Amino acid sequence: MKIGVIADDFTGASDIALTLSEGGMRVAQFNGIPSKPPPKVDAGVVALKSRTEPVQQAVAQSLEACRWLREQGAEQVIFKVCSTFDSTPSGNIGPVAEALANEVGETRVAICPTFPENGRLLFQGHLFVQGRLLNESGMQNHPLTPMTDPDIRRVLKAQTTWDVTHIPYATVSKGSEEIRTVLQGPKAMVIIDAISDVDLRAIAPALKGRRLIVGASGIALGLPENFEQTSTCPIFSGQKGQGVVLSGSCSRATRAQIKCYKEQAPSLGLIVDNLMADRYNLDALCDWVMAQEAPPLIYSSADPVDVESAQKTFGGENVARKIDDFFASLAQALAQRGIERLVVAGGETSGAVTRGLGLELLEIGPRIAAGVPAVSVPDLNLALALKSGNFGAEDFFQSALDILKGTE
Ligand SMILES: Nc1ncnc2c1ncn2[C@@H]1O[C@H](COP(=O)(O)OP(=O)(O)O)[C@@H](O)[C@H]1O
Ligand SMILES: O=C(O)[C@@H](O)C(=O)COP(=O)(O)O
Repeated sequence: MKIGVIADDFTGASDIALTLSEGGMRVAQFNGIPSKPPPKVDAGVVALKSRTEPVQQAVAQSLEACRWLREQGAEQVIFKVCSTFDSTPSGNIGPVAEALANEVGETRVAICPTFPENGRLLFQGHLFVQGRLLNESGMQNHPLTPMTDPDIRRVLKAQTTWDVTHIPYATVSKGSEEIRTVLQGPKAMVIIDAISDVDLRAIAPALKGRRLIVGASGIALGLPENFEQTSTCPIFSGQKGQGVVLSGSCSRATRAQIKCYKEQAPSLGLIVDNLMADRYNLDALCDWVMAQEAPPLIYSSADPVDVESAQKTFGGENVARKIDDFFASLAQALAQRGIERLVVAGGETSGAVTRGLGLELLEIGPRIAAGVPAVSVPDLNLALALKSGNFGAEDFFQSALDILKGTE
């Protein structure tokens, strides 16, 4: 293993796994540290659910993952964070980055939370999402990690005891050598502007030999070229059986995808009051899913006003935990009934679902949309799409279900 990635959520893990795989690396995604010896890969991505966990837990899990990846031979560690820098003022990005830097002996940590193909750009230290500042992009309403400040230098400074410095676009545009020189300074977290894939490809050679990098999947774009690669052969087996879409994401893009998919397939919107009171019967829901011809959609996704009202009534963490646990149990029950194609919208939701299914290893398949690969599970008739809330076009659910069928 050459590159070891610690991803702070599950959709983020498959996002960067796709980038590395498309860069020519053989990649495996692990849900936590696997109990069995890993396959031989160029890059291993450990998916955690550490974005929203208490800081100490996030740090401990990330360190454990880092040690395991280095034991597998990883020469470079990437801490994969969200391209919208999802975090709370107390962390977890700053504290985890510090702990990982101390672990691997890195004193100047390059940080680049961008993904230009999905419209996430960093300019003058400010994060833009699809042409809007981060705090006007919808992310200010996120149920767990509302992002209300677009200045990533300020956001990070609130989370770390280290100095935070910045490599502006004016330097990045001078190319790799200039970036490499600036990266040679004193101990600091160094936020790097990037507004296009060209910038990311210029940054990548300057990161050669660095032990720790923090970034969204864009940062991985040019990294495979810093290493010799052994294989370009993707490992994915499609499935043609019954499909279902589960969505706990309340993001703008997901809500548009739900609206679109509801016009063509059966759907069931879960009511939070009923969820909180355990009024749904899993067996009955599974019967309903398995009886549908077109893969049905089950969602808790709601708009910001309804999310706020549910959080006020039940408490934000309680409601999220209840919904995540519900999707985990539902996915488990559906897998027992033989579901073969599973599309999940939302990072936390995907984490809960893969945990519920007890999946340790995912094989990375073809791209469904920017940042979302099809994934399969060795020895199981199950193909999945784990979609970040904000990714994908309006017809994403149907495209995903089609691509999960595989090619033959
Ligand atoms: N109706 C709802 N009210 C409040 N919270 C919700 C509702 N539906 C889902 N959630 C919670 O919102 C969070 C959405 O996060 P996530 O799944 O990561 O989506 P995204 O990828 O869009 O951020 C989950 O923890 C989920 O349990
Ligand atoms: O970098 C990204 O935007 C994604 O890879 C990611 O981490 C998304 O997180 P969710 O929106 O919570 O799925």
